[in-house]
Amino acid sequence: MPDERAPMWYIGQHDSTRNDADTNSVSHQAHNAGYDLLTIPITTAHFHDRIINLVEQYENGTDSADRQVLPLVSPLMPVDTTLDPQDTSSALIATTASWIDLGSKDALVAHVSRHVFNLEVQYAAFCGVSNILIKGPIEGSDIVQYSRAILEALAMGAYLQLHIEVPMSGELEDTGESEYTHLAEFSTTPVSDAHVEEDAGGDDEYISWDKWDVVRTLSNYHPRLSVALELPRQVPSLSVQSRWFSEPLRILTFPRTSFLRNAKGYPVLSKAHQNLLTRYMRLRYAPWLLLSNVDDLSAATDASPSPEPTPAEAVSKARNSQKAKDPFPHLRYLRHLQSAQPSRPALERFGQGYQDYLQSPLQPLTDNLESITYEVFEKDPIKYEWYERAVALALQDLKPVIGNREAIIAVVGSGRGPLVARSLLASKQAGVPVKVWAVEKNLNAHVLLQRRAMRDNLWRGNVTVVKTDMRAWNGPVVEGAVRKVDIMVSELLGSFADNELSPECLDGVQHVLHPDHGINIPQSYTAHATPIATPKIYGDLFGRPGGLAADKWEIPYVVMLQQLDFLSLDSNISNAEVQLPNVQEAWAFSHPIPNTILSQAKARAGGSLERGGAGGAVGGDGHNEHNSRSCTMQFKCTRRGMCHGLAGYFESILYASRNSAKRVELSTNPVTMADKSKDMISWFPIFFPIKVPILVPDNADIEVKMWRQTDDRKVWYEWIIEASETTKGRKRRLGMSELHSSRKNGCIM
Ligand SMILES: C[S@@+](CC[C@H](N)C(=O)[O-])C[C@H]1O[C@@H](n2cnc3c(N)ncnc32)[C@H](O)[C@@H]1O
Repeated sequence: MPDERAPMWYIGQHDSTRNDADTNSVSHQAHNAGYDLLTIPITTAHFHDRIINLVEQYENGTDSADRQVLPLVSPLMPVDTTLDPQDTSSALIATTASWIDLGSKDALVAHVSRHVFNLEVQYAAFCGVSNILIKGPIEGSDIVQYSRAILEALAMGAYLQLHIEVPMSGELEDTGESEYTHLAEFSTTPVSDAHVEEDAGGDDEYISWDKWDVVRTLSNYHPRLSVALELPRQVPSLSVQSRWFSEPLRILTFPRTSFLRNAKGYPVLSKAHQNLLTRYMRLRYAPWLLLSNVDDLSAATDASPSPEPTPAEAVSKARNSQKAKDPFPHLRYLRHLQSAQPSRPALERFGQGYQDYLQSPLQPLTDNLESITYEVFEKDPIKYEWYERAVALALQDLKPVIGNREAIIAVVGSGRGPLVARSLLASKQAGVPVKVWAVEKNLNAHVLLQRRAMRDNLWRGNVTVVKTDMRAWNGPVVEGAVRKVDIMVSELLGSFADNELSPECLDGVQHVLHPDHGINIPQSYTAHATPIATPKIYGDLFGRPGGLAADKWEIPYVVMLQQLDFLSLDSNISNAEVQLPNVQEAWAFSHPIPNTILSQAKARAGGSLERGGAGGAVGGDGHNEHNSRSCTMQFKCTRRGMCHGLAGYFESILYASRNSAKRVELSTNPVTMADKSKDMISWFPIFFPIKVPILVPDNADIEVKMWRQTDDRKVWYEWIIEASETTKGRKRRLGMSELHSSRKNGCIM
């Protein structure tokens, strides 16, 4: 398990009155104060005044007949900007004018705003600035017009990263416009008409997200577009926090109002703010923190104090001594929180760097895994421990059945042997002697198994290594006779339970299991799914070659899901502090399977007329058709959101005792994992994407249909998602994905 490194927090300073400051000297002050980042306006107050004059003159001096010709905004002059290519560094975030309205429904305001904005973005790009902070759409603005302007700005520089500043809910606290006349004041389009549509939800906490959703969707989930989220004084509900967590957060801004005062008068954040910060700062790319309009930077100037203060200066100094001790209490407080962060959960530490990174699922049946891959599995602090417990429990249950003889255990698919070792330890724990057969088809792992059987004291004389595909194994030979296995241990599970073909492999080796009392560990496993919003992963897939026509949409990916929002929540948990998703079971497998099923499968193999000759439903002779599955799952979504696909998990009963209530289980399902196998790290979830996201409104239903298909040569999945709403008993379909299929990328049997 990698050691946890101290979290890196980049903290910046934003001052909306910093109009004409010299970039070099404020950068110096910010650095001295201990900030990592600093905002700088692209244009000056002079530029603002020039534009306002232009609009005023146009308004006053233009007849309505001449209004077809809009005023021209002339290029920037040296007095219009303090930005210089020589002063730009990666620590600078340039801010665009806060007094424009890119989505104004008034032709004049929209025209001038767009010109101002374009001049600013182009000049910043020219200077080599890479981060630009842009105020989100103001109240009453046309979001589509606004989004168009953003889309165009993204094309103005190949390295520009645009951060749209939006409130978590409600309106922005720091509009930054108090110093300036806002262009919206010149609008002749009544705001009441203009904003009916966007504000229809009243105090709906999702209105701000709705606007961002349009901006992000119209810019095609652009990788250089992200959110600068302003934290409010009152942290909104957990659902809203989760929604923003799933979006491309790059900056968190803290206006003065987001802080409280503690008993000593120092600024602090509420517990809810602190929890939110801890959660957000664990993102793979932790957002930058921007302290907005707090703590005056000028206090950081290293001006030497006058040698002998006048009496007045001395009084004033004493009064300010508290403040003088710490001119940057907000910054210090955030640094304190940084150093006091709790350590991350085991899975997060283990998966550090892999969050939301799409991987193709392993195919251990067709491919031979490398030693390093086994080594990674073997780091799991829970899985092997649980297997040992399960084997010990099964041995205890078998004691009365097998009497004094040694129990026969087969570890099928034994890899480098960790489950062999755990079976031997379980034997000691249960006080039941065992002989173990280690069956492995990977010729390279076989070398290590043999070596260990010779050298390891625990193994020597107790373990027989067999190199074969388990489906071709005749069973253990003891004193020249083939015997049946009492306990068959395997770990052939994938992120979606059966996706590494455990059912097919275990069917193929069931003939060696004792027909009366033989135990499989695991005894059963189930696949689970839930619909999710994951703009980050969707954007990643969208940006890959092939557009919407490519096979990339037809693959279930193994991924350590992090930046997601569950669209359907478990309604049984009504705790404002905890939210669990509504994860449903898709299907189940259990072992051993009834012999009648195996006999019929055997009879169908070959497809002769007398053996059921019509073949399988989707190809082949149908001998694996008993391992097909299908399901329909219903999900209630109280809060609207964009569905990008399904998150998949698994649960497994390794062993449930016949003689007691004891059972040993594994789970990656977020609802049950903490109870069943907390801190297990071997499996990341699986993600089933959909090509075109579906907007799911409030109180809508999502129906998911899934299939596990097989043509006897391979196994693949199909999935379809449909959103609907029911009013007055009538169901109305709102959107449906394509039928997605991984047939081309199926798992070879
Ligand atoms: C997920 S790994 C588990 C390895 C080991 N038991 C552990 O828990 O670390 C699955 C192992 O099963 C082996 N395997 C998969 N299908 C097999 C088959 N049909 N016959 C024999 N071995 C198989 C793979 O080569 C691989 O070593």
